[in-house]
Amino acid sequence: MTTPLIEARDVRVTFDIRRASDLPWHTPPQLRAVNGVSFKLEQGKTLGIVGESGCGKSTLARALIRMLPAEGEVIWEGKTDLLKLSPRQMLKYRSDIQMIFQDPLASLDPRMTVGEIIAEPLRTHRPKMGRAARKEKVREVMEKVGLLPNQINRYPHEFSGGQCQRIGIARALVVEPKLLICDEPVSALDVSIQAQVIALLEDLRRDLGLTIVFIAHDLSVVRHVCDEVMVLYLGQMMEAGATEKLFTEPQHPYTQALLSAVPIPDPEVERNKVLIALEGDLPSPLNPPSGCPLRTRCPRATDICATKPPTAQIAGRQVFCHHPGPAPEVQAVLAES
Ligand SMILES: Nc1ncnc2c1ncn2[C@@H]1O[C@H](COP(=O)(O)OP(=O)(O)OP(=O)(O)O)[C@@H](O)[C@H]1O
Repeated sequence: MTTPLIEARDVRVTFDIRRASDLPWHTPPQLRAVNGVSFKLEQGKTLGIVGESGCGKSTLARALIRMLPAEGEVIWEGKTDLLKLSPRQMLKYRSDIQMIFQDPLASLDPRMTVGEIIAEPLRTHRPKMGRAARKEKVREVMEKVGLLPNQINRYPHEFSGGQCQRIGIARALVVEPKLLICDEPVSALDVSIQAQVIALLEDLRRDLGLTIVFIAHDLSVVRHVCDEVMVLYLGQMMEAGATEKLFTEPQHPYTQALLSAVPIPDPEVERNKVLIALEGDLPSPLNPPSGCPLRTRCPRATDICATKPPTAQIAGRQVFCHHPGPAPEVQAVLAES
């Protein structure tokens, strides 16, 4: 088996929730935003991370690149645990892992020109690179992402949302990373522009052999783009596996509920589809349910779900459920879509 480019082992991120009214000696309540997530990702593959808002997708992504303190292990190229490195040692790996964000305009410094923005990572990670070489590299990467070289001296506000995301992608690619983490890269864009940016990411993956972690709300985009998918709920993994298998034969009730809510382009199929509804609201992550986090909303919950965290595995798939199994009504619809 090939060594994964990145492997997360039991990654946990906890936030102390301090209120202004708390006295200094009070222990603040803790919010477990990511609670024991593990995965392996091979070079050249794309992993999708999906789940409702607040399930910990962005926090997990930020933990992988040490933008947030985390526990557990993040093993890079089978050798180095990124979570154990000092900030100085981590600098060496920073250019290997780059990130692009949801709101392209907000993530670009409005006072800098496009050329300066894209060149900035080179100043940090390739300090010995000369001015001319830097400019050449910036032009090259602009061309790769579909920006015109004569736009190099313009400012972010002069660009559309889609073009700003291209600038963000160029800034990430200029240091030739091995892993690109895309945090909802197209959610803020118009649908027609979304397709262009997705197509660009796919071209780049193919041409540059990039490995991608792709965080998204939109399950149709994930199905289209990702080789593997991981479904999170309240900071925990519910189900993970190869995309097509997971989409057509979901085994976890939470995955089935998420997939049953995806609109289907064929109006006839959409009208007749069965929606699997989860009961009640999302519990507070400050006080998650015991045992399985889904059990308060799950149609299959039994006594064991309240006492024991599920660890079940089904051939080739991770399904964290005490009662995994197909939902024929969802599968029938997915097979038709
Ligand atoms: N800096 C922080 N301090 C305290 N709590 C935080 C912080 N950042 C995130 N959280 C909490 O951690 C949990 C996970 O948040 P996160 O942003 O990772 O979710 P998400 O799945 O990416 O959501 P979205 O899809 O809305 O971006 C949420 O309950 C959120 O309120």
